[in-house]
Amino acid sequence: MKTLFDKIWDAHVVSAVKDGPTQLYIDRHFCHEVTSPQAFNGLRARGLKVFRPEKTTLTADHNTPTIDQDQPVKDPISKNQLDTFAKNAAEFNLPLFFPLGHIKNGVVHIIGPENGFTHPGATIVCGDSHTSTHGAFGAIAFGIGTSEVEMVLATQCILQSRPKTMRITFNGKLGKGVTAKDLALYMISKLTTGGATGYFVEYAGEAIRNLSMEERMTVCNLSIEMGARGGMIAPDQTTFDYVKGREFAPKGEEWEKSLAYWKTLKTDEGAKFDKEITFDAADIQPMITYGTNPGMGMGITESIPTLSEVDEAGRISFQKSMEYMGFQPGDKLEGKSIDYVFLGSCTNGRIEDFRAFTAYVKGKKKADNVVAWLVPGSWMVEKQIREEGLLDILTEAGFALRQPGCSACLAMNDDKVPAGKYAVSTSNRNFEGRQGPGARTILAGPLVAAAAAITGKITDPRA
Ligand SMILES: CC(C)[C@H](C(=O)O)[C@@H](O)C(=O)O
Ligand code: SF4
Repeated sequence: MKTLFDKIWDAHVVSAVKDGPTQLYIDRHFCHEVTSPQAFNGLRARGLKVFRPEKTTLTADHNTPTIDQDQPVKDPISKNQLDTFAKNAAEFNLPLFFPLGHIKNGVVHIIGPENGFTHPGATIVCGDSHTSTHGAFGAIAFGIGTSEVEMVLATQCILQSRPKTMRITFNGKLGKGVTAKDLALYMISKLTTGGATGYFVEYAGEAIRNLSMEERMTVCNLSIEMGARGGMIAPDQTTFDYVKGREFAPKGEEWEKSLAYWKTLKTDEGAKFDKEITFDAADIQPMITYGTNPGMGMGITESIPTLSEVDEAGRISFQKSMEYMGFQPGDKLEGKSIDYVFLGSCTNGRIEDFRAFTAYVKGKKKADNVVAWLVPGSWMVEKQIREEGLLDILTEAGFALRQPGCSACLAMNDDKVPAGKYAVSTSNRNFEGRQGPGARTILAGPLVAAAAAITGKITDPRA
């Protein structure tokens, strides 16, 4: 009896040392401009080639501007980063390179699945913590460091020690107006940011099975924010329907063979996990964060904990985060004015997020006091937004669309929230300074973001 994780892991072991790390074969390697330069330098220094060039997909996303992408990049650091990336892709003959402006360009964890690079049963790595996103397809997907990027480029393998396994089951159904992001923020608020450290998580249960692929990606994306090595969901018809026909998905006979194998990828009845946790989906309401880590979340109608409700050991950092956010313990945040709204990132920058946001703002008007950055996760998402007529509805409601990239998720470009300003953000991290020095981030799902953009305040989208 094996778990889903065990089945995929065991199928990729090249060699194993007793009590040591395992040499694991990697099916797909994703690469972006921030964590790859030193890896390529390492290869150059040792005179090594890339072992399997067609197994690495490269896209520029972190340092990219979200306006005027057809113009030369103005910021010299970003320009250097992007030029180096292009030089490396050319020098090492990497055919799957999607630079700025390319139709396949976008945030790495968005372009992978939408182009069919991400498959069930695969091992997937990238020098990026949110690689966990790809686990939504029933893959073992995790972030790696730059020296490991070099290892994968040179050998298509990686040395890894086997993580412990955890299953998190969500019974029942999500309420109306409650999104996958709310489910994930709820889970992290219960488990805390360290609650899954050392584990690889499988998500299960009725509420998970009912999620679309985009929603499953949102949940797996956030696994890392509770410390997990990765998160995964067993593939099913929803998964197969999503993958089928995508450009880099298996085709013809290869598809039939893959499908037959993918259908075996589920945890066997009675297989043991190192830890099991169960939640009831009906307990979840739209979520917001109030502090400076993703675990500091609460239902939108709830109040920030009072000092006495916080563990003594955590009080100093709790107070520090209250000062940074400009909140008081015990505050209710519903109705509080905000300044910025960011819809985007590898957490919520997919087409369904834009559909949800647009459906909410349709026929309404953006609040005058809000600056709204709507940043599609990729050019394919951007194209779809236009084709489906969403852009017309957004424009009518007073919104504009920017060009794809990580953008204000980590503000490595010009999309920085000014110090002291409040941003309701669909991204994944609310750390101090994450969206710009002094910026105050309130994490939420696309519906809460839409409601805030319309009222200029923290607003329950169900109201
Ligand atoms: C730049 C990169 C290393 C980083 C990560 O690994 O997560 C970034 O994507 C982030 O979200 O903070
Ligand atoms: S969108 Fe944000 S979380 Fe995702 S890869 Fe880019 S910076 Fe990291």
